[in-house]
Amino acid sequence: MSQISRGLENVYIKTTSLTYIDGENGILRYGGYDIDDLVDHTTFEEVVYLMLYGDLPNKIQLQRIRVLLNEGYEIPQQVIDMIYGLPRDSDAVGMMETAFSALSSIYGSPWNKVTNRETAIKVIARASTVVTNVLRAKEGKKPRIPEPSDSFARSFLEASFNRTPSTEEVKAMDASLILYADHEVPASTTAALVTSSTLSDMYSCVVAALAALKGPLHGGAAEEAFKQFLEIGSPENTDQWFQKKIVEGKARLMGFGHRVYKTYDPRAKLFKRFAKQLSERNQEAKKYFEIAQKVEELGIQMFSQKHIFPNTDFYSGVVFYALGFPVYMFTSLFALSRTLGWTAHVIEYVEEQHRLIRPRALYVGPIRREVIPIELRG
Ligand SMILES: CC(=O)SCCNC(=O)CCNC(=O)[C@H](O)C(C)(C)COP(=O)(O)OP(=O)(O)OC[C@H]1O[C@@H](n2cnc3c(N)ncnc32)[C@H](O)[C@@H]1OP(=O)(O)O
Ligand SMILES: O=C([O-])CC(=O)C(=O)O
Repeated sequence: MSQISRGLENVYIKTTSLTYIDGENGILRYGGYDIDDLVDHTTFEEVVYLMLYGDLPNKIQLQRIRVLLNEGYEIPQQVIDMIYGLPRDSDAVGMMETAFSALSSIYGSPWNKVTNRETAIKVIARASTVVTNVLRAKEGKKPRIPEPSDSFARSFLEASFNRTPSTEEVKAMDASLILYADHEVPASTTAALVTSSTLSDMYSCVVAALAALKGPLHGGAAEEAFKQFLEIGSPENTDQWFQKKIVEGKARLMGFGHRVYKTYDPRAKLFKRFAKQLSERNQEAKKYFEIAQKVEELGIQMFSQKHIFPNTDFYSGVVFYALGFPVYMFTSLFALSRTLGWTAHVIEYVEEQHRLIRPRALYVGPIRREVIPIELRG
């Protein structure tokens, strides 16, 4: 009898030099570098280089990445028109899917070892323009293309909000871009890999990944986690909410639990640090940070014996909210950063390990039946 692994748990689909996770000890490394070290001492652009070229860049290599990102922000007017042509209350990730499908029609090209990495950098730059304009379209603002600067995070914030962000805001945005950049082969990256295995183009891989990311069990959880804090409304309501909703109602605590981490997600600690810092200057964010801390405490009391702890989506929403993003944008912000991981993994797969991904399903239906003419069926 063939073995089935429900949810493909513990099935290895590829080897990787990109990301290492130790789920028992809560360790995450990109290319051997601890996530804390990268957040404290590098920028997103350096991590782009690390993931695509295998090590941190020197100054000249970093400058080249900046130039490529800065040159990549332009997207065709037809794609901008498509984003702004959708109803304003459309789902933000759905709008991204539409834009990336259009980009795949325009730019989708065959894989090529010489150009794959530069294509990935363009995909990342274009993702910034797409996400900025999804936000702006939904907010009823005019289109805007991120402007070249020495920081991808700053260009993105400036274009999104039409204002100069503070150094602290740029640092928090940059950190969140690094924290969400990759996580080995979660559902979205697996969807991208399946797509790449047919030798479909890189933009189509992003469309597949976006479709898988937006569900509430994966990238959609940051929005769902924050909606819990909104529903609680005030720190003193937390105990009652938790008792009614989670203990008695047996609802899943969103932003808790993980297929691989059986301890505290290392990214959640870092997001918590930025959430605390940013919320010190923002009363509303401070309220939600306090609520989140209380929910975390109760969640750990209730679930830690089952090895269920806060995941990366638990505090990221407080950071995004404090930066000024509406809740409906949280998954798109995750997607912006994860475009790096998706493209890096599909390149690794297509260049080094390519084979069509085609699993089997074990048939358990009736063995063989004769077709009865319709007039004789009961
Ligand atoms: C960026 C990311 O994608 S991180 C994940 C974001 N998702 C969320 O935060 C949504 C909430 N979390 C979850 O639903 C889960 O923890 C998942 C889907 C992320 C991973 O879970 P899986 O490995 O598939 O575990 P599974 O869903 O089989 O649950 C195992 C047990 O833990 C329980 N459990 C898992 N997560 C939670 C949770 N957040 N709240 C309450 N119970 C939970 C399940 O009810 C189940 O209990 P049982 O054995 O008594 O039936
Ligand atoms: O690894 C996973 O299954 C989900 C996750 O944390 C991520 O994609 O960042």
